[in-house]
Amino acid sequence: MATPGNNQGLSGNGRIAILGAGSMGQLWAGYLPTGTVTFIPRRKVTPETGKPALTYTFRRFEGPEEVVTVPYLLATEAPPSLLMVTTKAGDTLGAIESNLHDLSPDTPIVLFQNGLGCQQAVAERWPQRPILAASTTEGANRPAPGCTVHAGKGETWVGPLTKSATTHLTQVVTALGTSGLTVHAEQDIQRRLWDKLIINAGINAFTAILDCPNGDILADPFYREHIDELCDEISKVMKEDIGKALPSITIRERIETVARKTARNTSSMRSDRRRGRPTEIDFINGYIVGRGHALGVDVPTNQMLTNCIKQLSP
Ligand SMILES: NC(=O)C1=CN([C@@H]2O[C@H](COP(=O)(O)OP(=O)(O)OC[C@H]3O[C@@H](n4cnc5c(N)ncnc54)[C@H](OP(=O)(O)O)[C@@H]3O)[C@@H](O)[C@H]2O)C=CC1
Ligand SMILES: CC(C)(CO)C(=O)C(=O)O
Repeated sequence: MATPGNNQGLSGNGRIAILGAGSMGQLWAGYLPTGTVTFIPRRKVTPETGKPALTYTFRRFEGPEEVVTVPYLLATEAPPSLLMVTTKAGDTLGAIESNLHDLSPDTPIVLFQNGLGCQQAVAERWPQRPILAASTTEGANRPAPGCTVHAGKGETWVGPLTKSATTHLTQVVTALGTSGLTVHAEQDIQRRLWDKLIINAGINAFTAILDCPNGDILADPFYREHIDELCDEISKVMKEDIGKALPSITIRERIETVARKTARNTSSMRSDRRRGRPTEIDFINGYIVGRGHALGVDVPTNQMLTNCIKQLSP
């Protein structure tokens, strides 16, 4: 059971607001100390209108299942000291835009999206604000309405995207660490996001196209036909994009290690496709296509996977 407390490291009231009350948002809210966290609802909530809190059953990675109640941030309340953004990549810019007027200009904003592209868009849109990105290997899902499961134990790295974010890094890591989850400061967050992008670029689209769990792609002829070219494209774009590259053989090894470790998992893209929800393809293989075109690298395999997913999903 989370203990009541305050995030002393943060300025102001020490409260953390989470924008995006989905799997990731509910995972963090379930672990952060009671009384320090609120959800930002899609529509404004006042004491007179709307539901004051979100209640769900939370299954921790270890330990008992518990019922968690997280209040919504009321329109009448003081703004939070830290904003965690756990929307899908495609919703992120719009979601922040709608909520920024209430936020002090020096409140740190931490982006939790997979893939790349949306983090840069947010940092470019608000370059003066302290914007940070998180790359996490924690896994959460919602197998039934009102039930959130911490399905995979991982680690989280947080690093600055804008100049002013640098001075907030330690306090943000400390505040997120009050959850009991493992959180590290990462100066080179771009590289860390690329490392995760590689995994998602090599697994997600294949699982969504083949409609199979992660491990099943490895023996599939479609995967085996395209994986080497895909890794070669990723290696070249990575080199041009951040000046550091992994050999394509290492990229393939990393992809296959994660596919084996998460063999029975349904990837987020397969899950989005099955539920008829927009996928994050534009921020995964689609991001590599965009950077490839901008940097003069041929990316036909990433383009083919992106096109396939766009044909299959809305
Ligand atoms: N789940 C996981 O294990 C992991 C997720 N991630 C990344 O984290 C991000 C979130 O993933 P996940 O939690 O699974 O996704 P979910 O779809 O479960 O959650 C996203 C939430 O954001 C809400 N939302 C969207 N737009 C707004 C808005 N304008 N205002 C308020 N809320 C809004 C959605 O509401 P509604 O449902 O009403 O649309 C939904 O509750 C993704 O980028 C994902 O790649 C990274 C690592 C692991
Ligand atoms: C690592 C992987 C592929 C695990 O399922 C993932 O991050 C996702 O599904 O988006």
